[in-house]
Amino acid sequence: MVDVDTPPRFSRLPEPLVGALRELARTPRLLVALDFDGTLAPEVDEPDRARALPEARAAVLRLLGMPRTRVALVSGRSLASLEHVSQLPDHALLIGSHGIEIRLDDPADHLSLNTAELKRVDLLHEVLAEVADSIDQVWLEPKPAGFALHTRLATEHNSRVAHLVARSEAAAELDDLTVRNGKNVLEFSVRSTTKGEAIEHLREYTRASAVFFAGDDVTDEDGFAALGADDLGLKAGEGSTLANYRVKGPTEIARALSLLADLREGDVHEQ
Ligand SMILES: O=P(O)(O)OC[C@H]1O[C@H](O[C@H]2O[C@H](CO)[C@@H](O)[C@H](O)[C@H]2O)[C@H](O)[C@@H](O)[C@@H]1O
Repeated sequence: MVDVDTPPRFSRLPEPLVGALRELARTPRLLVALDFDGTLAPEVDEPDRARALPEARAAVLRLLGMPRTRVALVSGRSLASLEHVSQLPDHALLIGSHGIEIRLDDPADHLSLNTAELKRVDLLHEVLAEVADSIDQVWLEPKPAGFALHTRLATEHNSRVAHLVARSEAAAELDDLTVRNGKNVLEFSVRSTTKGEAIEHLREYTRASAVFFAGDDVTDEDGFAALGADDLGLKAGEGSTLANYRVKGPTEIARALSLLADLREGDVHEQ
């Protein structure tokens, strides 16, 4: 930890992270890519009610206003849900459904599933709805290319049963499904795109010289795996990770983003 003379935003963040943020802020073209739930927004029981912490939101808005700096949210949520909970201006880049849905600067870019995929989504719905309907406090969140089976409010036993049954029933009816474990959620998709591919796409699109990516969940590991030597990966919370730095949770992520905004502001105004 840094010493008492350090300004408040620098304190309580690990010193190596502060150094890495300082270095990153000097990069010519910065891409700030952020997971939403569990990273910008603390977890809540109703996904629709999740919101970024005020300090995180303020930092994101500052970064969005800076030259040579782009901000992207890279989420497992559907794009519509991500737009609803994040409420960011149009020049924020949004990636939904773990990389399947993309909203860049051209609003004409839309996800279109082919007929075979649409049929698979329908069949998947039949299978998973039956599981959700039969187990207390288990519910389905629809997405364009699949579903999230939520078990947050279910008992541990019911949650385990729901995951097992949903996995096996879905596999019996549909081959080549993408199934992802998340926090109190099991996600099924008819497409296999990952957050890693999304970050690669964003890196190319923004011509970023370095990327900051923060995430908290298992699916964010694909994003961390896509980072290189000049990038910075920041994991929120516990669990094994490929990220090179870790903080406790959304409060510290917000603090790191505020610091990055301060440092970047200084750098872009110096030039
Ligand atoms: O990639 P993310 O932005 O982290 O999205 C992952 C999933 O987030 C949402 O579910 C999670 O957050 C909910 C609200 O805090 C919580 O109730 C749930 O238990 C978590 O799994 C969202 O509903 C999913 O669609 C996202 O894939």
